[in-house]
Amino acid sequence: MAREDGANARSVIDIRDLSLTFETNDGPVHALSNIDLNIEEGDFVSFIGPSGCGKTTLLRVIADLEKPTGGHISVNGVSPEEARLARAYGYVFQSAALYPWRTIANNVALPLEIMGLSSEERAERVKRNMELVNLSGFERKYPWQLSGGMQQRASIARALAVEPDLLLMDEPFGALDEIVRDHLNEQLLQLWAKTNKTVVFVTHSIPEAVFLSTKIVVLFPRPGRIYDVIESDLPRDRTLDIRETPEFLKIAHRVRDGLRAGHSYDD
Ligand SMILES: Nc1ncnc2c1ncn2[C@@H]1O[C@H](COP(=O)(O)OP(=O)(O)OP(=O)(O)O)[C@@H](O)[C@H]1O
Repeated sequence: MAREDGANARSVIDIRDLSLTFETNDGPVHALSNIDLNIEEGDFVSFIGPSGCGKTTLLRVIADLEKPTGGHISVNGVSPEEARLARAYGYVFQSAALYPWRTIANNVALPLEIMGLSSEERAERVKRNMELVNLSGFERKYPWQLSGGMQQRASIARALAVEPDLLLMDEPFGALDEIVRDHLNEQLLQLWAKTNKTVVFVTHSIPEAVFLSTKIVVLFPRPGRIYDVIESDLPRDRTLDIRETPEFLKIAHRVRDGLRAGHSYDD
């Protein structure tokens, strides 16, 4: 696809007719069916949809944490397994999952130790990525000494420390209160603008999806499939005020319509 600057964006994730069926004791669960999706370099893509529509499963397929049972997927032009082995992505979970006996700096450094980087390089990357998430000065604290929002920023720094071009985030702010979430959303957008990463983000929140994304993928359950893909025409450079504009509300309305269509009130 052509970009505003005339350059051709590189496809980072290419998914065609992908399906995934879990075999369970109660019979097959069709978690994903007929998924077609292209994510380009620098995109910020959100997956939104009712519980059980396959958002997490799709993210886990991209990360090679689940294998599809049909169709095709490539990440950076190679299989998800090759991309994982090349450390192509950082993964952020809903809970910060920091080790309580390690300081924040040592939590951020953990993947770098596993990669076998020298202590100088580890220290340099920890410093740089803690700065990026505005946590400088908290290097020697332990996770329990930080607020939930700060812990989540530390887990983002840990994901960024391996220097991936792709960030996969599974409801990273879902457990936080709304004011903290708003603040982290703004910080995440600034970080995205600064680093030009490609981000794939799972959320249940319509305002969060619309505020953050260049592309919003609305999913439907049973079987999990794509109902709508919304290309956002909001400017990339946004502040929270944009949520009051008619353009924002129009996109939010379209997302809500999609969610209503896929919702079962028996759940
Ligand atoms: N390992 C598994 N074995 C069997 N079924 C699974 C497994 N993982 C997920 N599922 C099922 O696949 C479907 C999609 O699950 P998934 O967690 O991807 O949905 P989701 O949209 O992320 O839901 P939520 O918003 O509640 O996190 C659900 O029906 C779920 O029960």
